[in-house]
Amino acid sequence: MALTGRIALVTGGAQGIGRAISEALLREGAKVALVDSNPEVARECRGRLEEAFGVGSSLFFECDVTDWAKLQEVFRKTVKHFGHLDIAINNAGINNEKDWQKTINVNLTSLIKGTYLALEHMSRENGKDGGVIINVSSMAAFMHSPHMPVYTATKYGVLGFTKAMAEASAVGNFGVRINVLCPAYVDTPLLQTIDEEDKMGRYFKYKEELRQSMHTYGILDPSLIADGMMMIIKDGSLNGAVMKITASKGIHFQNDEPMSA
Ligand SMILES: NC(=O)C1=CN([C@@H]2O[C@H](COP(=O)(O)OP(=O)(O)OC[C@H]3O[C@@H](n4cnc5c(N)ncnc54)[C@H](O)[C@@H]3O)[C@@H](O)[C@H]2O)C=CC1
Ligand SMILES: CCCCCC(=O)/C=C/[C@H]1C=CC(=O)[C@@H]1CCCCCCC(=O)O
Repeated sequence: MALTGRIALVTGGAQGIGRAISEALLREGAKVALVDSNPEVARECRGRLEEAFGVGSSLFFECDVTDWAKLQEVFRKTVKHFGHLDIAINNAGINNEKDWQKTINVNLTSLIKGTYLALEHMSRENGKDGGVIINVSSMAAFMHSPHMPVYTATKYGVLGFTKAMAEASAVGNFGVRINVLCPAYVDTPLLQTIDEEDKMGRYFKYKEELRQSMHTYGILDPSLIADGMMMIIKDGSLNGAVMKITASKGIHFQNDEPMSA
């Protein structure tokens, strides 16, 4: 998919991985709707992006993805403003083992809603022109951590949901490629949560073990994750792909065992 004039929506787009992919998309000539719940972060990001890529290349929506009505409105306003939607990246995510139900609501429930909203505006089922969806899971879906069990559960859920939806899209001829991306540790403010007891809850006492895990496995630059996302967006053959990004192997794919008869 060439990107000039393509329209993308990125949740959690104002910081970290979401900001990295938003900038990469803008550099390639796409237009981006950034959805984020943090007004301060979004304000700083908006200033930088408009300075670099011009006013009008991006839209900013202050929206908590758990607010279903607001998220519906954001998708609707994006399509109304730009005319269509080609790319949706369900990236917003948190790590909060204390308020673990919020973690499920943000990382999994809202991602499911974001996927369905993207299909509403992209799927041939609805007379639209197709597109690509990227859902962000984690290597925690393959190498679970005893220090963040609910975060891990949400990322397992994202992996399974996305693989199933990709197959549904193929069977239903949605015309929408649906893929999942699983990074290892990435150098973003999310990693600071290991030092916050109000986020780690009962697992706060294990923060040194987590820090050791980061040292062992390495910490990736957000730009590498954006590179992986751009590969998925540009390779029209990818549907149901599970992209892993680690320090040891870089960008690579999970090779699924063939389904047993
Ligand atoms: N940083 C890491 O080591 C890894 C992160 N991931 C995943 O990548 C995704 C992005 O994470 P990072 O960029 O690292 O985090 P981050 O915390 O740096 O950025 C996340 C952005 O999402 C926004 N956000 C959070 N909750 C939101 C909500 N309810 N509604 C709207 N926006 C919301 C935040 O305001 C922030 O701008 C998450 O799904 C995370 O689980 C996956 C593997 C590793
Ligand atoms: C601290 C909160 C942010 C968590 C970000 C995240 O998704 C972390 C995932 C890690 C949790 C347990 C793990 O083991 C995950 C990292 C695994 C890295 C695996 C790298 C393997 C390799 O390099 O071959």
